[in-house]
Amino acid sequence: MPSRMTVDSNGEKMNKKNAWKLPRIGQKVEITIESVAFGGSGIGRFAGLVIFVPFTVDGDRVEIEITEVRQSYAKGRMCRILKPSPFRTVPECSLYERCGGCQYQHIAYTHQLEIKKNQVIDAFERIGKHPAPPVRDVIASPMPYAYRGKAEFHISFKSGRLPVIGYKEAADSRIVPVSRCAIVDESVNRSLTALRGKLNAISAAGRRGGKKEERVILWSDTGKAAVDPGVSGGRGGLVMRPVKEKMLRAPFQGFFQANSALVGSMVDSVIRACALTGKETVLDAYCGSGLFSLFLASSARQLFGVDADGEAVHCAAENLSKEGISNAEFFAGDVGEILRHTFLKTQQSVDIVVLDPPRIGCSSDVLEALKSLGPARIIYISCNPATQARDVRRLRDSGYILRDLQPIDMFPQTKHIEIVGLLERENRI
Ligand SMILES: C[S@@+](CC[C@H](N)C(=O)[O-])C[C@H]1O[C@@H](n2cnc3c(N)ncnc32)[C@H](O)[C@@H]1O
Repeated sequence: MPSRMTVDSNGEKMNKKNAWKLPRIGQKVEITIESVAFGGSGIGRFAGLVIFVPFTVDGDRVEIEITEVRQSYAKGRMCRILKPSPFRTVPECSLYERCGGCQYQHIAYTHQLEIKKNQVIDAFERIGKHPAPPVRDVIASPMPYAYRGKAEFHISFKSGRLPVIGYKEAADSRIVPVSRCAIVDESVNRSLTALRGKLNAISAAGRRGGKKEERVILWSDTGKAAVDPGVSGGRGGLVMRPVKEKMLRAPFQGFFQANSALVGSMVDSVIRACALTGKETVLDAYCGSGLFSLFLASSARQLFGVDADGEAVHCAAENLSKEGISNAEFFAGDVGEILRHTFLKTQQSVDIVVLDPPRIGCSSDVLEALKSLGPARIIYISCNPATQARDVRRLRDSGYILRDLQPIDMFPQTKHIEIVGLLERENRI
């Protein structure tokens, strides 16, 4: 008796008996993209298996080649678009799909925002186990291109050749030569041209010794670099960054929020979530150069800041004292250790914690210490919804309610998304 034929969600004809059969590497198949996963790849299905395909978007009908097969999913490379999604647009950059910097230039900007909102909802439902998480619409970047105030380029030196300056390729770790980047401020592109000229001149004169590969940070000149440490950006240099009519100093090699056009809105979201009345003690954990501290301290009774980067902490203290703020104290060190050895040991009470950890999120000891500290509110800022959802789940288990998630599109054209989350301690309600 012939086995029954069936049709999968994409209209693929498949033999029920063989439906479990995994596709082969190198096999070409046609699929329809249903959504875009966090990380940037489009998701389609073939024979019931989820397939991730970079540089596609929901609504695309594409021919793909299978590049990797696992038990529960496969990966593919797009060969051709059979029917384009209505959400497709023309990328601005000629290096798009080759350069590893951007993943969404082929997607209309308003749809990028919808995709990112859905990714935050998905992360909090799946990883955070939060039914119907309170996710707001994404705050758009006023500039979908030319928004980055800082970029890090790679330089490779090979004897007898001109140096190559660019970003890493999407597919491997080779450097794609970049002459102009569409997402950085134009002044960064001008600095890139100047840097290339400088390096070519050094190379023509016969560069001796030195590393084969280097990284260089270029900042936009909106804030005018106070000290330019030169091509390699030696430690000790400072950069000045304007935010909401104030000027902050930050270490040249250190962290500063990348989207110059949106950083003010991000600070406003944090101010709103803190809702300070002037009576609170605030802890700005992972404070960097004191961006949030600067705008919160004057509305708080007292503010403490903690960061592992000693140079950033030094900048934070200077940024606040320059504004005449005297109710702030900063600590250089690991957040978990300082919470345990300084705050919990001395029974220093804290009403509000602003938590802005790196992409990996908070360690268990930080979450444990927060449970003991018991602030009434935690404002958790993150550029990674997966680790944020994981940590928020633990905070909810410790008695916090997730009140609000405000995504902010600090990184248009890329897979990244920033989120300001607000949690309140349950017994306050
Ligand atoms: C995402 S940045 C946030 C900086 C700051 N809130 C801002 O908006 O400019 C994360 C910061 O965490 C700091 N950091 C990373 N790991 C740390 C740790 N274990 N303890 C303290 N600070 C840490 C980094 O130095 C960096 O300044």
